[in-house]
Amino acid sequence: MIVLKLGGSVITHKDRAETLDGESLEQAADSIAQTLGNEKDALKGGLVLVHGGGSFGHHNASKHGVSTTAGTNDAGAVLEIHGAMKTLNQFVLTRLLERGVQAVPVHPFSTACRDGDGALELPTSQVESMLAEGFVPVLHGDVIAQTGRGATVVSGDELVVELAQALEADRIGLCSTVPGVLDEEDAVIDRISNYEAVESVLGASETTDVTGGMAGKVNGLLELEVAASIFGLDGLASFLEGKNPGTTIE
Ligand SMILES: Nc1ncnc2c1ncn2[C@@H]1O[C@H](COP(=O)(O)OP(=O)(O)OP(=O)(O)O)[C@@H](O)[C@H]1O
Ligand SMILES: C=C(C)CCOP(=O)(O)O
Repeated sequence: MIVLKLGGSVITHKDRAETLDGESLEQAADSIAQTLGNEKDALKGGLVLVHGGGSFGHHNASKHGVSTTAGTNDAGAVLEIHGAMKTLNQFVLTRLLERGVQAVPVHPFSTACRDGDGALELPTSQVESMLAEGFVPVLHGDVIAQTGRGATVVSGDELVVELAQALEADRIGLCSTVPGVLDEEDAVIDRISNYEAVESVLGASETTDVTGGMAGKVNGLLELEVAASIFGLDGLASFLEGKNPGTTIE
């Protein structure tokens, strides 16, 4: 079973509020549909998709001062952020369904929450049932209720880690706008096994980001027992075929 994230920097123009990158989303949907069609073994046990917020989630969250740690008790703000994420999610679902992928939505706002310490609680039994019925669940970064803070942002990266652990994923991939984690010379780092070794090269995202960017990604993936790959859109087909493009976090 594969957990795959389509980064918001891939499927949106992250520097332009609520602007879809339709061409990149179509390329990603093509790669997913072709793999599901041709190499069912590669996806034995199913595929769970997560997408990021890009310029839909991050711009709206930033506008309301909401992040993974800063919350809001304003339902209007929650609805704007969650609504933008549902809009982006519908674009993703539509592109997949057009290609025969049995994609269905799972909105974290209605299923997940954080406790008073910020720990994520994400039920996965509904995702398991969807997989068993042949669906492709599509989750996404969102806002979720947090004890004592109203609602805070949950990153798609956090969802990937939680899903991979709960569902015992065989493979984990994060498709981003970069070909992998880059070193000082902008060369792709082949493998990362500890955070300190690369901390100095992990910068912020180039555009509005409220969830930690590449540093947060690498930090979260290092918690996993199964290796994860970070790669660019051109590496997506290769990853789905079973290869390890980009950077391996292990
Ligand atoms: N060492 C690094 N290697 C590669 N990218 C880096 C590095 N340091 C910082 N970055 C930035 O991280 C960005 C990718 O992280 P980001 O969280 O924006 O991706 P994403 O997951 O696609 O987006 P979203 O969070 O919207 O889903 C790159 O666009 C780059 O600007
Ligand atoms: C900003 C929001 C609402 C989603 C963040 O998810 P991410 O882009 O995967 O970090």
